[in-house]
Amino acid sequence: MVARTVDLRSDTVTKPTAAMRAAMANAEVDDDVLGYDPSALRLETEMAKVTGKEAALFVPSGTMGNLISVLVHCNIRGSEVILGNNSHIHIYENGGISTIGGVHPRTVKNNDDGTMDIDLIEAAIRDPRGEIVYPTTRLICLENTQANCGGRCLSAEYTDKVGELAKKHGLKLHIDGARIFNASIALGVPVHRLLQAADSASVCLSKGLGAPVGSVIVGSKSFIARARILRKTLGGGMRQVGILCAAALVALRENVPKLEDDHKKAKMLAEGLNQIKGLRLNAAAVETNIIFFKVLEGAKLTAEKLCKNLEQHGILVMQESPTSIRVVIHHQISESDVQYTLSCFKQALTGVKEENGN
Ligand SMILES: Cc1ncc(COP(=O)(O)O)c(C=O)c1O
Ligand SMILES: C[C@@H](O)[C@H](N)C(=O)O
Repeated sequence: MVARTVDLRSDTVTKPTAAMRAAMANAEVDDDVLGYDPSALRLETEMAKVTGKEAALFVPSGTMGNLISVLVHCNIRGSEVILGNNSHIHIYENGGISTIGGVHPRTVKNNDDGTMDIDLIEAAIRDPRGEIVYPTTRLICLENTQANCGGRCLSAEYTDKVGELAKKHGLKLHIDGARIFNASIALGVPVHRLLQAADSASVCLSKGLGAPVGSVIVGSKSFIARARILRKTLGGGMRQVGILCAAALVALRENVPKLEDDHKKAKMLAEGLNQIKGLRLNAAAVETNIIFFKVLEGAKLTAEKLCKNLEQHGILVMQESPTSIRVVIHHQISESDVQYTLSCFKQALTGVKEENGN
């Protein structure tokens, strides 16, 4: 039995706070499928306001939020969506847009900073004159922050340029904004400005915001009306969902201000890891709460053995490849946890036990 656990697997691992549990216990609820749950309506109104969109819809997960959004925009089978080769929709959502929606993915390489080159996006747009052989491009998807590139932030200016390109070609723009609040805090730019060019966005409540469950999709009233129907089709219509929305309202109020500290702790951890022989990372590229690093050949332990060693000391991380590991900071990780984590890494890789690794 380990004396202490520091869970760095993801920002999806947070437990509801006492305030969230109290809000859940006292939530005003009604039937949300019938459109009457007051807590869901309150959350959706708040999220529409924060994101600068006409309407919002609570959904059970970010994966369902992205799936519904893509399928509303690409409501004709054989549509094509342009998205990053390292995007969550493309890698971690079971190919749902294809298997369920009949939508064809056309990937463009994600750069290290999370962007896709605008000229490569434009080159990926199908020429309508080739319709006898080509799928029809209907949507471009961005991800902000871009998780698999290390939680990198997309600027409003870049997003605007992609939005202009979409409009030029009669396409829609969806933003997977699972961590859009992290981008907003890191850039010092309001969420609504980062989403201004988007026709829709999916915003996770259950990541850095620390709510136990759920996401919200935002867009025009007509988009959300169609999304609501598709949510029901997919089995995502829930009844007294206000119990979950009440926790999310607490998360919005209490945890957005904590994101800046998450980023500072991530930077602190990254700079500490960068000093440890056998590890390599670009600490300067750590903009938010996600850190990827390499375990170098010749290190005392392989990535797999390092993860196992850390787990024996209560440090939980995510092995991303045979030679790389990801750690994610969230509001339930303290500075003391960061120092303890660094001491465990040092001991595992150098044999030196740090005294201050309390
Ligand atoms: C960038 C991104 N988008 C979407 C999702 C999907 O969210 P969920 O796990 O709630 O389905 C995740 C991870 O959870 C994510 O990291
Ligand atoms: C792995 C992925 O699905 C999840 N969104 C995470 O970042 O932990």
